Amino acid sequence: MKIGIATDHGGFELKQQILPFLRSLGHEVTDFGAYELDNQDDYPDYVLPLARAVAGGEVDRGVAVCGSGVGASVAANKVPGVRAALINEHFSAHQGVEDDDLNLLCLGGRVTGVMAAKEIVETFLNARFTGAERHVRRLGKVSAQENKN
Ligand SMILES: O=P(O)(O)OC[C@H]1O[C@@H](O)[C@H](O)[C@@H]1O
Repeated sequence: MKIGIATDHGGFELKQQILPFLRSLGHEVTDFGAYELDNQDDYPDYVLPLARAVAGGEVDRGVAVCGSGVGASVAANKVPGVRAALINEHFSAHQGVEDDDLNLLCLGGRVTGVMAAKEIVETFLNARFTGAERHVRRLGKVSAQENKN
């Protein structure tokens, strides 16, 4: 898959671990920055370009990291077509894709350890939307609101 990854300073160290891990799994990875640690940088500067790339189909899925993962998810969900969520455990990493067609995973670099983060990312990428009627119906209601905005 084509995967985009982005971080601010709060997730920088975790991104440094996750990016080569994604490549080791055979994914084509685009790095949206930050490219160096700057404790004054702002997560929207990296997460929004990633979110636009997910929405535009330039990458299949995104992984965004900030300190908590909250800021990254708040920012990413402002881009129409993005379904982002902060995930810190196994179940939601696959159920979020299977049921809710999650396309951008957010992680907290100050919350989730490297081994857990790798497991969550791999689970997220291996999961597929089921396409079940009830899930399509619910996502249609979400999209309808998005289109009104
Ligand atoms: O390092 P500071 O600026 O205190 O906090 C930055 C973090 O706070 C939240 O907005 C985000 O999680 C971001 O990574």
